[in-house]
Amino acid sequence: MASCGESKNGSELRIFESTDELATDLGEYIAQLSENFVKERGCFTVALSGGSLISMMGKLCEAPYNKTVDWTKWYVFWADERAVAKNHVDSNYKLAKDAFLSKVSILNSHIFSINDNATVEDAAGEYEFAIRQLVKVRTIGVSERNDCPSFDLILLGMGPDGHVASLFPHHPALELTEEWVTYITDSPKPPPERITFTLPVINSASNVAIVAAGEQKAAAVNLAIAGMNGSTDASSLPARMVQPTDGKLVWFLDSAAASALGVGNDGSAEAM
Ligand SMILES: O=C1O[C@H](COP(=O)(O)O)[C@@H](O)[C@H](O)[C@H]1O
Repeated sequence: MASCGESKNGSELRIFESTDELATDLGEYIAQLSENFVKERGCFTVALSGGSLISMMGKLCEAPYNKTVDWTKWYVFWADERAVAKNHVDSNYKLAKDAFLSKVSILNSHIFSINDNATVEDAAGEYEFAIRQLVKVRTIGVSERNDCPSFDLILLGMGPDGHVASLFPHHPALELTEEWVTYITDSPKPPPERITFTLPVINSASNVAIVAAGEQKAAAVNLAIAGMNGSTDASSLPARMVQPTDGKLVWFLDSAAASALGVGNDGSAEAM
């Protein structure tokens, strides 16, 4: 790891020389959380995103994790999905299925993909209903503060505009406080129709990881971690609004994505 430390707002920063090193540490981080939660709660609830994150989870399909992780205890969800068929190249489900889920032995009945055969409004409602049933029986934990689901781990990517899941800059969906899942029909990044966790759900997770690689993410990473240059409009950068209430946030960055963060004499990022 090139450097590791803590940001001013308490999140952990892990910065790597290469995406391969990042992927190795991300695999170990996820496997460790899985082991801890399976011991503690008997299962592990994890929400995936789409995009470049999925290819960086590839180490989990290799030794030792393919054998040591208790995949039968995993329950898999999506932090966001695009409203396309499950076999469409833009589907976050397809991405995860092809690169990850088809290579490990997670039970089909534990994979909570989002209905691709309904309107986005109905699919969002159905998905939230399914999550509510699992919260009732405590397969998914619950936040003591607000009754929101508390996923063991939510894995997020971040776009160059600072969007996370399908929560885009200045979008009204960022303001929702009651809904767990919502839909949008005007995504600035295609496809326009999407289903997404809301911020209260993301911020109620026990662990959130934001994974960002590449120089095109550097400016947004810096604004999210180091500050907004005096601007108080957090909605201009949704990643900055990811602040788990009782959980832990870890940023996984390659050196290109971290390149706009100042680096101190001791090699640590100045934002830490
Ligand atoms: O559209 C989306 O983009 C983000 C970021 O993707 P990346 O390829 O730039 O890493 C992703 O996290 C989200 O799930 C997806 O729907």
